Amino acid sequence: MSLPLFPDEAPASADAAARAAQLRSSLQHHAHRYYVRDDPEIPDAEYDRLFTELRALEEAHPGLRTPDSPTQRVGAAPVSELAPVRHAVPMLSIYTETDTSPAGAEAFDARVRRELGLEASDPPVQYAAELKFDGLALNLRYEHGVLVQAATRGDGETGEDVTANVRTIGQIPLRLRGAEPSVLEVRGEVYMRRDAFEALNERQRQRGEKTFVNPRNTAAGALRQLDPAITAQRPLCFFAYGLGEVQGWAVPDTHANLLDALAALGLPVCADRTVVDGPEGLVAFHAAIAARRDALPFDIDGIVYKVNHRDLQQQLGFKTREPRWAVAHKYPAQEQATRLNAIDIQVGRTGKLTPVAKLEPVFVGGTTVSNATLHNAFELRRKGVRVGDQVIVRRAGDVIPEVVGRMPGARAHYVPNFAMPKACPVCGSPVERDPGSLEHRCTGGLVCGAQRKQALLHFAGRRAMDVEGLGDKLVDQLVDADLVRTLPDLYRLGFVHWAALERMGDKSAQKLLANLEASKQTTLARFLFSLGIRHVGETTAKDLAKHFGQLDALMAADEAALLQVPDVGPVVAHSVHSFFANPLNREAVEQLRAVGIAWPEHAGAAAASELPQAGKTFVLTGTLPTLSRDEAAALIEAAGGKVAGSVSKKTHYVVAGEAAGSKLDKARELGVTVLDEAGLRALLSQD
Ligand SMILES: NC(=O)c1ccc[n+]([C@@H]2O[C@H](COP(=O)([O-])OP(=O)(O)OC[C@H]3O[C@@H](n4cnc5c(N)ncnc54)[C@H](O)[C@@H]3O)[C@@H](O)[C@H]2O)c1
Ligand SMILES: [Zn+2]
Repeated sequence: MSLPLFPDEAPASADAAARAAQLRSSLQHHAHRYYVRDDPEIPDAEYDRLFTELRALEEAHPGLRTPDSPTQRVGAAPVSELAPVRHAVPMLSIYTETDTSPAGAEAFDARVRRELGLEASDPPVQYAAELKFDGLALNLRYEHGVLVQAATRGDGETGEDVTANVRTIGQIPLRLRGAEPSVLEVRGEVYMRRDAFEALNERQRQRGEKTFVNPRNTAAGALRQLDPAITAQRPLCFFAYGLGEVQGWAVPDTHANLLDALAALGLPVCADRTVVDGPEGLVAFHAAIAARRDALPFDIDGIVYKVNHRDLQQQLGFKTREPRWAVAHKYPAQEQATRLNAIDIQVGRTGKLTPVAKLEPVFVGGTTVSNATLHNAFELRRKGVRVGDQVIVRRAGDVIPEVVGRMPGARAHYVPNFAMPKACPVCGSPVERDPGSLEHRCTGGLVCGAQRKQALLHFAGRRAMDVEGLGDKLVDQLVDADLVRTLPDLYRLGFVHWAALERMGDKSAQKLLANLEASKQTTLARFLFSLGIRHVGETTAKDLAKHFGQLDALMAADEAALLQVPDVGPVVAHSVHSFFANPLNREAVEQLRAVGIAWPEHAGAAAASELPQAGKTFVLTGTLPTLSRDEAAALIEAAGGKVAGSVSKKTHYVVAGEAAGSKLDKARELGVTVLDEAGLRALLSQD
């Protein structure tokens, strides 16, 4: 242990020394994960708690302070393959005000006034306030107006050369507008907008690939790539907020004027900023931005207050790690750690099953969160999250809170991996997953309470049963009041029920009843479409109706029989089959028929499979003596056969007439039976 710096200071207890050492080593580990690997293991709020504890410990016992303490240093020395850049003017951090209440601004003002030696009677100090963007610091070096180098902050003394990557960021000018100072270093923050981040993660999710934790680390990772082509694929943005080395340029007298000047040079500067006199204005700005924080298109973690006048800034000067004239006044963190108590399944309007984390309530992003999405079973597994774990919850903007990972540390006991249920927790129908899809869904479309509103709206739609006047508002009321549980219930409601609904007069109730009555006369295709069977759109419904002709025949079909329908592939066949295999769905269909829904039925093309030439393929070539090509084709089709355009191994017969060409040669080559017109007639007259 080092000797106390101040002889009259009480020596720190062994406990305090051990704790300080522990905090230092833990903070060093996490700083490396965060600054060097862009892959933190713990939320910032957790890091800040450890940091604040160490800072307080060192303030109480200055003897515990070591030069390599994280409280004395900025960031971390880069160890990447990017070339090192020595900063002409060090890139510092900002002191974070521990008091997150509005009083934080007053504490800063009091400190500034004290350090400037101001009396209570002196006028208020002027401050510039701006957003604290949650990205990473960047130094842009312009020489004679041209961007010559871009560097990260690194440990403040030495950063990394990211010039090639920065050139791909459209917002950063390669040449300044209207000025060519010999050296102008502009400092600012590189960040990723929230919508771009969400879109990137959604793409990763669709592909079943690892998702990114937050925009800040994604931006940092993207900027520090060795291959600028990768950076170019990540939409990065930039806001300027300060200066590094300057030669040959008159630095404006206030911070606010500096920002205006940077904007005039063509650099992006955030419009949300203000200049105020005294701490009250800072408090008001902090509150006004807090109210808009969720609506901003990018993450911020607080507000930065800066003494506005440059001469006062110079008078205040710097500490080891930060200027004395600026402070960060933070907002509640957007990521927090908490315990995962259970995993529930939520069934959405479209039948999608989403695992939802039931959390020990935690204050994050400004509200108390006790539920957060885990997206899907695959993502859950990849994140390695299990019940009982300490997990990291993120809530930023209007995006629903999500679990982004688990905290480091081993589990005390074995906990099994979460498994998706086999039956829907709402209706008990089987749960399925389409091949190639990452989503589990409930197959009980018609009978699933969670999907009821969606199913009703679809059923009543213009292209389905076409029940005029049955829209969103009515469906909400019907389902919320539990008047309609299944589709047939819709036809069982009487005048009194309809007339009692909100915004329904007697007249409209009568009209709706008449519309329901009229909807009963329909076609099989419309009826099939209205059932909302997954993957059965209007066209497929028509194909199915045409092929089977009768609903009973369709309901009895197995997947092989369904595959016979033109344009029906395995996914549709499977979906139709499992829909009708569900007894609850069959029951609903029976009841719909029982309330009087009807359509004309016919024998259906499927009946053709009983015909003698079913499954046989014919190719016609040349001119037949008496039959035209169409007549011959009609005869073949009437017998259940199919006419194809070209000869292949799958062709059963080639019917050849006068002047038959290459098709006949091909038939001989493949050994396909060749018939003349007489042979065809003889074949078709058999049965
Ligand atoms: N999760 C982890 O494991 C972990 C590890 C290390 C650090 N961290 C986080 O990183 C931060 C550490 O502090 P720090 O010193 O690196 O940065 P900081 O965020 O506390 O403050 C300094 C930085 O603020 C930025 N900034 C944004 N807007 C600004 C503006 N308008 N004016 C001036 N500067 C502005 C600059 O990049 C500057 O470098 C904390 O939030 C901490 O939680 C997290
Ligand atoms: Zn269900």
